[in-house]
Amino acid sequence: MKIYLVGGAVRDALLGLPIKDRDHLVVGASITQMQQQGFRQVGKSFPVFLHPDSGEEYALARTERKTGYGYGGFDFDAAPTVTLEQDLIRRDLTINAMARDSEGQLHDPHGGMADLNARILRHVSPAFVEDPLRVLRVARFAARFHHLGFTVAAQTLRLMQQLSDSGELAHLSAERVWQETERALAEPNPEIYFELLHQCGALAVLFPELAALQGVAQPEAYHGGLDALAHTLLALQLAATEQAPPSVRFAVLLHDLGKALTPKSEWPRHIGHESAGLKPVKALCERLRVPNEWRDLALQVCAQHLNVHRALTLKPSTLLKLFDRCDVWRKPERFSHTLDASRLDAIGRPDQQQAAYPAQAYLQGALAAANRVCVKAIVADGFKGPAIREELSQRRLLALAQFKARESNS
Ligand SMILES: Nc1ccn([C@@H]2O[C@H](COP(=O)(O)OP(=O)(O)OP(=O)(O)O)[C@@H](O)[C@H]2O)c(=O)n1
Repeated sequence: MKIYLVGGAVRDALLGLPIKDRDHLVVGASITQMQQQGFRQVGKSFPVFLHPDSGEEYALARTERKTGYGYGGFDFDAAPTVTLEQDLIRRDLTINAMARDSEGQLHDPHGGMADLNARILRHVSPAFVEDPLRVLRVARFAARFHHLGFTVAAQTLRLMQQLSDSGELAHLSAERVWQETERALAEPNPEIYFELLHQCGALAVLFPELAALQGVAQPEAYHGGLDALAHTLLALQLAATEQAPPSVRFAVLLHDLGKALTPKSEWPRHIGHESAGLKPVKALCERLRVPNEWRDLALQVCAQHLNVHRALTLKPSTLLKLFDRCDVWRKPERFSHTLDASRLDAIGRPDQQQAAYPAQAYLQGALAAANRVCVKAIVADGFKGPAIREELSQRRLLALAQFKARESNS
């Protein structure tokens, strides 16, 4: 038996990047031989083992044949006669289809090194189209490696288009789509993931709510001529540049979905798009089984981003209403994320990227003032039962009025 290091570990080492997982390929061994050597089998659909000491993954070399729809519809042959070349040719991208043997020799039958040097994401073979998940994987790798200069080969993009047109994407499970999307959101250029999905037609299939933002006009004065999709993706890019948490990036991505529902006759204005957006945000999150915490932040940003923008003009009672609706008392971190996402919306336009956003500090100050109201003091003053809550609101309101007066005088 011969063992090779394969996939991401080989690619990342060649790119000078830190290595996360080390995947190994075993050629010329049977399942029984692996078990006899103490490897523990974990793969359900094909033979993958864990090393008894290191816990690293060892997969038997295999060929694949498509037998049905989607990601799972495959037949595998993992016989000891399957060669290294046969295994590498079934892989997605040439830069992922290199192997290194135990003597340190690189095995690169598909030009992975040349593509790595030329910064090209290229499919290995026409069998690329047998796995629709690869549309998302390529877009995710493009989002990860964009800053290193990588682009997708024209022919690979055509295969991604072909897969999107074929209807195969509909067979991907929600978990798979979300898993790739969540990872893409954490990459340095998540906007590239969505741009590529849009270019190949996958956005309209998997994220129709987002694709519908394309061509939706917005007021020139606020958005510098960008349509709603371009504005959203610019704001997403800025979110990644300032290393906002992925949940904030996701909320930024969905904040304007309501704009796709404005009747064209009202363009470029989008009155009420915050409340109109709640339905598509919910639909998208439900369909992809987005974690509740992420969904709730996205809903809050969608509903409140305009209120946050105009914070300085809000009456103390409206400020209190905003805080109550956002449940800032119990969820301060979520509100702080809502402020970040709203600021990213405000600066996500060509000429505003360095602009100040006073609403954020103002709302943080207002919240700190309201938070100084102490429940213990209310109880000590003799309030009981529901009267405590009532008095709490009154005192918070007073604190906000005083805060607002101080701010207008300064
Ligand atoms: N749909 C897929 C999934 C995986 N692979 C192959 O399996 C390897 C390991 O997959 P995975 O661990 O998902 O990706 P990595 O390349 O290791 O990248 P990451 O850093 O994202 O883990 C990939 O390099 C690729 O050769 C593939 O061809 N097609």
